Amino acid sequence: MQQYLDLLRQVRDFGTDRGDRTGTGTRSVFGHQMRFDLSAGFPVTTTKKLHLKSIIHELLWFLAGDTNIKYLKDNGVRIWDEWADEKGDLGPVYGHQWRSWPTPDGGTVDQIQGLLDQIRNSPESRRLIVSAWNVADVDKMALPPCHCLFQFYVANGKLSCQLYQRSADLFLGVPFNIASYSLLTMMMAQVCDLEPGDFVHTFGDAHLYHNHFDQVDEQLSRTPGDLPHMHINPDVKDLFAFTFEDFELQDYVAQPHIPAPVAV
Ligand SMILES: Nc1nc(=O)c2c([nH]1)NC[C@@H]1CN(c3ccc(C(=O)N[C@@H](CCC(=O)O)C(=O)O)cc3)CN21
Ligand SMILES: O=c1ccn([C@H]2C[C@H](O)[C@@H](COP(=O)(O)O)O2)c(=O)[nH]1
Repeated sequence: MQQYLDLLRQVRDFGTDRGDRTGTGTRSVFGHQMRFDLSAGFPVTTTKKLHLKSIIHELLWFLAGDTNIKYLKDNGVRIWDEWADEKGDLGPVYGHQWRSWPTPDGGTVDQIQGLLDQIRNSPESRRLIVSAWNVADVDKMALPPCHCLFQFYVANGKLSCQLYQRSADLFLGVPFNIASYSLLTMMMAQVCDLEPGDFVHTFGDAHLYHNHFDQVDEQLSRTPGDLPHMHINPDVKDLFAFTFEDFELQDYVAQPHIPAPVAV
């Protein structure tokens, strides 16, 4: 995770201060890329304990096409609470666009099923793309997608994934995003009989909120340890059949959690 720590340091030391929608204030850079070799261990921060349970449940919730926070709440995950309406709805966010992107004729497109079919039948395709950025729906969403487009690539029996993230809360959101897309790549690889390759993380506005600076200083003062290993139940061959119990993060030795306020 040295790439991640280097990015925190770079933005802290050389970023530009800007106002932002939430009124908190940020320091940012525009445009950056990181690459994680998924065979080198599972990319989670060892300099701050991550709540992997929230990350796994959120990913399963996206894949189920769900956009109401009830499932998350039932599983003790609170990360979307601030954005939901009184019924728990978030509007047509990630799950909706991934699994049932609306078409002009009243139908829907299941982009994830389409992606699985393409990876299996046409692995050299350069069109292995999922987009959550539905221009016609953006104004109906509680929050327009931050991780808005991703593409897969198959070579030498390995599956790689690149994400374009338009807006990135480096201290709170990004460790979640790295772990989530790394896990998605591993799950996709398993059900397509491929090995996991790289997760490439490309950023637009990569920012540190001004009220996260002390936490960043604390994290950067710590020495990183070895990456843990993600064990996935090898019997699952259907992407939509994974459950929380199918994942086990082994040998995760992390320094204590560092709490930080989320900008709403
Ligand atoms: N400002 C902001 N940052 C984000 O990262 C973010 C949003 N807004 N809005 C929508 C989603 C929700 N996501 C979130 C929201 C909160 C945490 C958070 O508070 N994380 C805590 C622990 C929370 C837990 O798992 O219980 C952390 O310390 O990582 C993380 C991601 C990512 N997104
Ligand atoms: O997965 C996510 C979701 C959200 N974020 C962050 C990035 C920004 O700090 C806010 C979104 O605010 P906008 O004004 O819509 O850009 O949420 C993230 O890092 N990762």
